[in-house]
Amino acid sequence: MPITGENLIGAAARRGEGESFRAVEAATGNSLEPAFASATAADVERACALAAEAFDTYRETSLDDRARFLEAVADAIVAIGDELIVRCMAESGLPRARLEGERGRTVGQLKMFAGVVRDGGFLEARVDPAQPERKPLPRPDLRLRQIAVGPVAVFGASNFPLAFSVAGGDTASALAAGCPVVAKAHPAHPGTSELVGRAVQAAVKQCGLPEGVFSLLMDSGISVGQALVADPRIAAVGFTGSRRGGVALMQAAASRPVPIPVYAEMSSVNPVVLLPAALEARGRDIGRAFVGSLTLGSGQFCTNPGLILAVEGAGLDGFLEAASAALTETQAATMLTPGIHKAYCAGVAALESNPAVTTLARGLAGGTHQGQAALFATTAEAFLADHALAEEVFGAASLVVRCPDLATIRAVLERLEGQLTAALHLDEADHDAARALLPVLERRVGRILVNGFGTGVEVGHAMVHGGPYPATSDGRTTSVGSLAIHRFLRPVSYQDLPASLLPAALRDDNPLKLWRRQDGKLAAPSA
Ligand SMILES: NC(=O)C1=CN([C@@H]2O[C@H](COP(=O)(O)OP(=O)(O)OC[C@H]3O[C@@H](n4cnc5c(N)ncnc54)[C@H](OP(=O)(O)O)[C@@H]3O)[C@@H](O)[C@H]2O)C=CC1
Ligand SMILES: O=C(O)CCC(=O)C(=O)O
Repeated sequence: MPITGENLIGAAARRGEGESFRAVEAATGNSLEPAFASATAADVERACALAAEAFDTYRETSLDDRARFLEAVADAIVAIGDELIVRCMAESGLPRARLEGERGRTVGQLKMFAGVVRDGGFLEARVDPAQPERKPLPRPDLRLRQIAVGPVAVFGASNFPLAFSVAGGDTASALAAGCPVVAKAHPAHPGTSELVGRAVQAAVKQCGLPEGVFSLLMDSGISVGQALVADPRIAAVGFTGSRRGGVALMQAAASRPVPIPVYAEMSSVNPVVLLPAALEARGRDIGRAFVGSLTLGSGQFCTNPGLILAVEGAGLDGFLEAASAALTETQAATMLTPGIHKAYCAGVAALESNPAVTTLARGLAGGTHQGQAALFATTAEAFLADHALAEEVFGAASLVVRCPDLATIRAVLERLEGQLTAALHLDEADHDAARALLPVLERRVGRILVNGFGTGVEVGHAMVHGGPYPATSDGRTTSVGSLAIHRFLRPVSYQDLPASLLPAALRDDNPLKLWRRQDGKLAAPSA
């Protein structure tokens, strides 16, 4: 499939008339063919108009048709073949095995949402039948279902060019909910974005859906994204990226005449707590495993373990020795963009020059665009006194905070901002200490895990990839897993509607065979 550099607006492919830009080969910094042209205000207008036009038809597609569409998107992505992987490797600098795995995750995610749609449980159908004889007042007939919120703007993330990008989790969950999507390609991987966008476009056509169900807009700057969020037809936003970008979009969305929700997944340092018995028993093993997680994907995961908390002692010394030894042998790895590499180097330099911070180890030095891993240590006292030490350094850098006792670990956790994940390393003898920390962790994070690290998010029904601000803009949701669909739904009640006007999900004969809450009790569909 040739990459043309065009915007995909409904069924059309149109060359933008905005600023021209090229993808950059991550490993070399060289420009790649072809030239892309940024979308104009008229392109944004057209994509949003088509999305609004498609909305009422698309949101009422049968559950089976919508599920088949999601499966068709998945199949079309697979059908691109190796060209997708090769282009994505060049643009992102990520290795083949990682991207093949990520493609599998993207396709699996679309298929999971197809299953969620077929199941129909997300409609949360409720029926409170009328009670005309009720005293002192009769009860009306009340029925409730969830409907799609409207067209959704999706911002592809730089660090997961497939699973969190054009047809990633935000797009899959929005389409599953019944929302058309207008995606803004990340300029770090425009070619990958176009290939995936064309696959989605082809699936829309193959399934006979209105063309406005999906559009993809290119831009090397922020004007297209700003215009999208401001467009009155856009009803919600999905974003993964920097805190600065996410907060800017939250502000843009809040200052509209009609404000809309922004579901932004932003920064997180993902504290890892090493409890004493576990450290003593296997501190060295944990140290080696930690370096594996820290340096995965050159550390460019929002779930990267950026902060280690432990009580000082022989166990922590063993952990640090093993971690430092492993880190020293770690190859530098290409980072996603020159900008991300520069930000990483600046973050590492700030830690190196902080008098309260010790550099424990550096990985092997690499080329111009490669990130060199780094491990630092500080004291709890210094950490608590300097807010900057709690900030994310995006890349393979982590800070160990030496604590005098468990109470100090708890105090440090209390001071942290909202996080995506927290990990506890524990043995049986640590259970009381862990129990004491759980209430703090529940308040601070979206996912608590034991004897592991947060990198590698499972796409499932019980996953929360979210957390209190600033990990995300709205800690009540998740951007991974089937619960993500709820970001793009809202409840509607139908009071005393004649049977012939009721949506199928709420009719007495329950033609969709849904589990429904009937007068407050969950009821199975009759056979
Ligand atoms: N926590 C996480 O998961 C991640 C964090 N990051 C952090 O983000 C930094 C930069 O990486 P990057 O991926 O470029 O993330 P950004 O947040 O800068 O960009 C993400 C997307 O949002 C757009 N955008 C950014 N700011 C605005 C704005 N004010 N208005 C409208 N659109 C906007 C960008 O457009 P454009 O690029 O065209 O300007 C891009 O499409 C990294 O160094 C890292 O610190 C990055 C990836 C994931
Ligand atoms: O760890 C993962 O699998 C996903 C991480 C993530 O969401 C991100 O880095 O943006």
